[in-house]
Amino acid sequence: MKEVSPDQLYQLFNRSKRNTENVIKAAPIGICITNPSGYFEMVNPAYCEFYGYREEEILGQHFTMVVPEAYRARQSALHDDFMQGSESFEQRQEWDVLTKLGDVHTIIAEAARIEGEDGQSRKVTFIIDITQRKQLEVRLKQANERLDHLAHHDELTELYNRRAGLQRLDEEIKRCERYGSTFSIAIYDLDDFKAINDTYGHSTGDTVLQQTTALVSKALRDTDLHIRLGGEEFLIIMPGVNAEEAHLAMERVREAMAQNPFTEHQLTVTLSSGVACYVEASGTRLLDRADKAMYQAKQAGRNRVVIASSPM
Ligand SMILES: Nc1nc2c(ncn2[C@@H]2O[C@H](COP(=O)(O)OP(=O)(O)OP(=O)(O)O)[C@@H](O)[C@H]2O)c(=O)[nH]1
Repeated sequence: MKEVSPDQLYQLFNRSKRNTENVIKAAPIGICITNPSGYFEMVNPAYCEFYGYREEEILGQHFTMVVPEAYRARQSALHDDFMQGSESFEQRQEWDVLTKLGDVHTIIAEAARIEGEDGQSRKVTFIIDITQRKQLEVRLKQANERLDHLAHHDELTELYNRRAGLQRLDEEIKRCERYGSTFSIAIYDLDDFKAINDTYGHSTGDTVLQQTTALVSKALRDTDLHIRLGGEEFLIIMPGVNAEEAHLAMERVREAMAQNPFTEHQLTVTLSSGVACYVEASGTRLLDRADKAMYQAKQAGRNRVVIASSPM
C-alpha cells in the first residue's frame, strides 16, 4: 500500500471539507447549524434567501429570531431537549416561521445532531418551504367545504335543497318509527308567482324568493327544517308537532307573508300551503298528502292553509 504523508492527508482533508462546504452552499434547501445554546453558527445561501436576511445578520443570533413570538418558548425548550437527549435525529416537523419582512411561512424542518470541531454537539437543520402547498391545501379545503355545502343547499336561498331535504324527511320518519314520536310537514307554494316574474323580471322574482325564505325561516322554530323543493315550492319539517299545531304555525307564516311588502316595488305576495301529519306513512305518501292539501288550498282561492285528510 502506498504511504500517505501528513501533508497529503491534510490536503485530502481540506479538499473533502471544501467539497462538503460547496455542497451545502449549493443546496437548494435551507440549512443551518446552531450551537448547544441555539445560536446560529452556519447558514447556507438558500436559508438566507428564504428568510430574507444577509448571512452576517443571522450568524451569532439566537435561532428564535425566525420563530413567531407565540412559539418561541416552546421551540427553545425543544431545541434544548434535542441537544441533551439521546435521539440523534429530530422528527420531521411542520413549523410556522417568520421572515425578515414579517411574513409567516410554513416549513418542514428536519434536524440531526452532529459533533462540532470542539467536540460539542451541534444541531444541523434542513428546512423546506411548504407555504404554497399549505395555502393550496387551505384553498382546496375551502373549495371542498363549498362543494359539500352546494351539494346539500340551494344556492339562491341557502336552504336545504330537495335531495338533502328528502333525506332529512326519511331520517325523521325513521326516528318516529323508532321512538313512537310524531312530526308534521307543510308544503307551501307562492301564489301567482309567474306574474311577478312576468311583470317585474326574473331578478325581482329571485329577490321575492330570498325574502320569502328569510321571513318564513324567522317565523319557524329553530328545530324546524326549511327546504326548497324547487321553483317556488318549499317544504317544512316540524319535529314533535301534530297537524293542528302545524296548521297554526303555517297560519302564522301565511299572515306574516300577506302583510309583508316585498322588494322595492312593495309587492304583496301570498302563499298556499298543505299540512300533513306523520302516521306511519312513507316519505312519498306524506309528501303526496301535503301536496294534495296544498292543491286544495290553491283551488279554494289561494292564500290559505289546508290540513291533509288522514290516510285510509
Ligand atoms: N325568479 C325565479 N322564478 C322562478 C324560479 N324557479 C321557478 N320560477 C318561476 O316560478 C313560476 C311558477 O309558475 P307557476 O307554476 O305557473 O305558478 P304560479 O304562477 O305561482 O301560480 P300558482 O302556483 O298556481 O299560484 C314560473 O314562472 C317559474 O319560471 C327561480 O328560481 N327564480
